[in-house]
Formats: sequence, structure tokens, C-alpha cells
Amino acid sequence: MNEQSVDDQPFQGRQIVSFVRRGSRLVGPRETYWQEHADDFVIDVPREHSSTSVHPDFRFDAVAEYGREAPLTIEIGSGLGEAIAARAEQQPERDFMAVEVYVPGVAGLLGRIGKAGLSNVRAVNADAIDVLGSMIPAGTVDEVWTFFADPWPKKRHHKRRLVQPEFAAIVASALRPGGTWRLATDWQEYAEQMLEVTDAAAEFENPHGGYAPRFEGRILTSFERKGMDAGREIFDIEARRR
Ligand SMILES: C[S@@+](CC[C@H](N)C(=O)[O-])C[C@H]1O[C@@H](n2cnc3c(N)ncnc32)[C@H](O)[C@@H]1O
Repeated sequence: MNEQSVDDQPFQGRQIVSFVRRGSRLVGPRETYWQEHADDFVIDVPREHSSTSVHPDFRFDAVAEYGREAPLTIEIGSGLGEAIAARAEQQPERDFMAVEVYVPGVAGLLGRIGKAGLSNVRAVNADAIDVLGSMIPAGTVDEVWTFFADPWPKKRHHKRRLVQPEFAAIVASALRPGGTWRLATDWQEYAEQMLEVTDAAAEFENPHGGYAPRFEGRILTSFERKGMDAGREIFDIEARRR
């Protein structure tokens, strides 16, 4: 795959554009993982305006995709897929969907799926806002994870942060009543924003009244390890859909 053209940048007409287009070229083992597993595990979504969009008419059919009815966890920005692959292996009775705009990240997850022989994970190479906003039928998701979302530390970039009121509304619409949105970050000031956003959203309640204990289902990823090595504290947040 080649670098994307300027015409293929994330759609700028919307409120939140949380990522910049990075190279989608696959080399070495990731190219092999893609060739071997993409047909089986990457959901082939129709696009609209760019290669990370999802056509607004497309609806996901979980039973058709996974071949059963099971609680569904969706990870937003799954990176190299470390967390979701580990949890999917621990919980074969549940289904998992990794949403990631970065193609080499999706390929990394495919490698883990192949090695562990997982059948309960799928990947979507698309913008989470389209996936949760239109592709996923409302009220059908059991858990949404947003772990170590890009903190966009410069003030002028804060508008790119994923966790904002508009995004909370999109997550709320995808979750079933009683479903859980789990967040984690190593960026204190973004953690405070996450808490403010989830507290302000009428659709959510906070079962811990503040930060949550570390989610026991979240393994230590290389990304989290980097934050810890830099001396940063890790914050977990849990918001329950009313
Ligand atoms: C800092 S990384 C963290 C990766 C992983 N969650 C972890 O803990 O190792 C954030 C990831 O979110 C992805 N991302 C950012 N905005 C996104 C969006 N709107 N939809 C899907 N993925 C997104 C980025 O490409 C990146 O891989």
C-alpha cells in the first residue's frame, strides 16, 4: 500500500479529527500478517469520502460476522492490538472489535490473532467516529475501550482530542443500557478532561465517583510502559451507560 494522497486526508468538515494520516505501507512480518489474515478478520467496510471513512448507510451485523450472539467489546484506537488480543484470548465467550486508523497497527493485531488462533476478534480500519456513530447499531455494545488516546499536548491541538462531549454522545449511543466505557491515560491533564466530559454527559454515571481502580482486564502495553518509564501516573476512568 502507498502513502495516502492529500485528497484522502481525514474528513475536515467534522468536529473532531483526532488523527493525522500516517503511512499505510506494510513491510516485513506485518505485510505477511495482512496477506494471511486480512480477508478473515478485517471487516471490509464501504467508504464515503476517504479511506478511513465508513459509508453512513453501512450497518454492522454482529451475529452474521461472529456467527453467534455474544457481548461485544469495541476498542477505539487499538494501536498494535496488544490489549484487545490478550483480553480476547482470556475471554473466548465474548466478541471483540478493534477500531484503528493506522494500517500497520491493524496488521500487528492480525499477527496476534493468527499466533493465538483467535476467532472472536475483528478489526476495522476506520475512524472510530464513523464506526460508533453510524456503522454500529445503537444500544448494542457491552463495552467501549479508549486506552491511551493521543493526548495532543499542545493547547492549539486540544481540539483534536477524541474525548470531548460530541464523542461521549457517540459512545453513549453505541452502548447498551448498563454498558461500560473504560478509559485510561498517562496524561494527567487529559485524564481530568476525560473525567469532566464523562461526568457532564447525562447518559453516563461514574460508579467510582472519580478515578477507577486499574481495569484488571487491561494488560500493560508497550505504550503504557513508556509512560510509566517516563515517570507518569496512569489514570483509569469507568463510565456506566444509564
Ligand atoms: C497513543 S496510541 C495508543 C494505542 C493503544 N490503545 C495502546 O494503549 O497501546 C492511540 C491510537 O489511536 C489511534 N486513533 C486516533 N484517533 C483515532 C480514530 N478517530 N479512530 C480510530 N483510531 C484512532 C491512533 O492511530 C493510535 O494508534
